[in-house]
Amino acid sequence: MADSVRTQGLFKRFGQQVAVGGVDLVVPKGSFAGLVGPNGAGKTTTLSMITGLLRPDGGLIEVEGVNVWRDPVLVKSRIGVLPEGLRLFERLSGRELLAYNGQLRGIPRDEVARRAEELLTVMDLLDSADKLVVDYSTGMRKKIGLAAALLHNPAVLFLDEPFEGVDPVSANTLVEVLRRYTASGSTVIFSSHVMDLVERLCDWVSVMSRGQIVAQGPLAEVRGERSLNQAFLDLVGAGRDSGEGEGLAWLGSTSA
Ligand SMILES: Nc1ncnc2c1ncn2[C@@H]1O[C@H](COP(=O)(O)OP(=O)(O)OP(=O)(O)O)[C@@H](O)[C@H]1O
Repeated sequence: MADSVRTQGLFKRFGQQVAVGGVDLVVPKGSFAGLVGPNGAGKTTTLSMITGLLRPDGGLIEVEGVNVWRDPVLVKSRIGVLPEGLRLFERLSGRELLAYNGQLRGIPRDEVARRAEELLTVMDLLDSADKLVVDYSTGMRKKIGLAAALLHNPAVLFLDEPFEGVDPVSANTLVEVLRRYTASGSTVIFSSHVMDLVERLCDWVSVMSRGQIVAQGPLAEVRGERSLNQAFLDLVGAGRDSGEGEGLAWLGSTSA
């Protein structure tokens, strides 16, 4: 199977802090891939570099066989991104936001209107389509952000914490849309802290810790006989304070 995303020796530092220290990330085409790791592991930094938002200090990135930093415009035409801390044009309605995105992508107006209507329906946003995005709830924002990222039918979709703050019903809708999308051969890569969700959805997992990939492959291989949560703890838990050791003796005490 060809790779949809491949990085080699990807490197980024912020001052003295090495955020991504030589990452070889591989995601085969058609995967529903999860990028997991503890806070500060380097997931967002990695995704930002792969999607052309942050210039790497070193290393190679290929998306669908195209070098991201040599041909960023071509790559951006083939990818969809739902970034962390999603910033949207707040003073547009959901429908206007999709129309605007469609025009930016050079899709004919009629086609944009048709796709927007279908996406709004599937995302259960039709009733709120003419409401300003500023008045959307967190879950609605994620859904309209995902609709905007899907509008141009990208080959690869990158999602940074897509389920954070999303209620179970909306999460289910997102999952159904993403499942349909990967079933047609497109690739999804998403970062998450929710191991159950990654275990349920993903067929491929990359585990990051301290700026490195510490495990990567088909879900069944990375997990082995354990739950993904246990595998995660085994892989990244070493050397971390479990919270059961020294310190915090005062916490919960009623005597002081
Ligand atoms: N703009 C920045 N300036 C300075 N340091 C940064 C910057 N962005 C990230 N870092 C540092 O790089 C490291 C990796 O951060 P990153 O946001 O990529 O981690 P993450 O795995 O996405 O974490 P989380 O799960 O908490 O979102 C952290 O130590 C962070 O403090």
